[in-house]
Parts: sequence; C-alpha cells; structure tokens
Amino acid sequence: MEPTLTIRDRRFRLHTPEAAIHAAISKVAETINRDYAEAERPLLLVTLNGAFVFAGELFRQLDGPFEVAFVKLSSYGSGVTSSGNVTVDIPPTTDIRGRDVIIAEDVVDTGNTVHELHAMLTACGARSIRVATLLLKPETYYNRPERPDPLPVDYVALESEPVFIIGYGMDYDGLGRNLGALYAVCDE
Ligand SMILES: O=P(O)(O)OC[C@H]1O[C@H](OP(=O)(O)OP(=O)(O)O)[C@H](O)[C@@H]1O
Ligand SMILES: Nc1nc2[nH]cnc2c(=O)[nH]1
Repeated sequence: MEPTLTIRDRRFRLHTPEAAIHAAISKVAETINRDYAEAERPLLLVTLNGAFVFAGELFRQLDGPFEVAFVKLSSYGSGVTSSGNVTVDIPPTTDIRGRDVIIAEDVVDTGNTVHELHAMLTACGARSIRVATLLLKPETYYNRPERPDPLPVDYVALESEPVFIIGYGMDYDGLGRNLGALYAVCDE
C-alpha cells in the first residue's frame, strides 16, 4: 500500500487501508443479513461503474435468496466535481416492480445519483428501497439547501470528510478503480 501516488495531474494520499475497508464491509453485510432474514427475494442493485468492487465483496457475504442486478448512471465525467446532471446510461437490468431493493453505491456525495435512482425505482414500483454505500460524505450530503429532507442512507461502511476519493471502484478520469485502498486527493 503506497502512502502517496500520482494519477495524471493529481497527487493522492492514503485515506483508508485495505483491512479497514474489508472489516467495514463485513459489518454492513451482517446488518443487512439481519434486516433481510425474512425477505423473499431481495435485490442488490449495483450502480455501475463505481460500485462493482464494493458490491461484489458485499454480495459474497449476503445470506439467503439475494439476487443482483445493475444500473449505470453517471454525472462526474473525467473531473472531481458533479455536473449536477445524472445520466442514465443503462436502466435497471431486471424488473423492479414489487421488489425489495438495496441500492449499492460506492460513494454518496452530493446525493444526486442516489436521489435520481430512488425516484426511478419508485416510479418502477419497487416495494421497498434502501441504500448501502461503501463511503458517505455526511458534510456534503446533509448540508444541501436544495434538498432539506435527504433520503436516509441505511447502510454505511465508511464515512469521509468532503474530499475526492479514489480506489476500491472509485476513479479519477477512469483510473484508480483497481486500487485496494482508498486514496484522497491532496491538491484541492
Ligand atoms: O452523490 P453523488 O455526488 O451523485 O456522487 C456519487 C456518484 O458518483 C460516482 O459516479 P460517477 O458519475 O463518477 O460514475 P462512475 O460510477 O461510472 O464512476 C459514484 O459512482 C456515485 O454513483
Ligand atoms: N471517484 C470519486 N467519485 C465520486 N463521486 C462522488 N464523489 C466521488 C469521490 O469522492 N470520488
């Protein structure tokens, strides 16, 4: 695990080591297993691209008749700030009607993505919708004047200060998703 690294024009520092990530994901899995012990056919809906690493590790630790499906949303492009417009690149890959859905996110930051997806799943007739994320940035998510009543984020593995993070599925300009630890940008 390098203490610092460079990707393109940016320098990043180690933020969360691998072991802490694994432990945090296992805790989330335990809680979900408790909460969904009686559920019939719950669905883990993975938001591509970023959430696939987190969701893969989480899904392997879920008990019972869980299914997995995917949706692809994007709003960041190649930079470190949200465009504010969430584009649906691939709609949910399975029928959502009547399903108990857990959205799997890599990071909840402004919350634009998760709110857009929640609205879409509600319109599709989901029976229940919860959110699981590897990383939540509470200061950013809960302090938005345009959204005084944000959705609950039900399962949070890790929290972070408002800084751009890469690794474990999260990218900077397409790179860094394969890092096993989380790294924070240095020069913001
Ligand atoms: O809370 P928000 O501010 O909406 O940010 C969270 C979203 O940003 C990233 O997606 P991105 O648009 O970068 O696409 P990617 O998953 O393909 O990297 C990330 O994967 C989340 O889905
Ligand atoms: N890679 C990456 N994508 C994000 N999307 C929203 N916040 C972030 C972040 O901190 N890192």
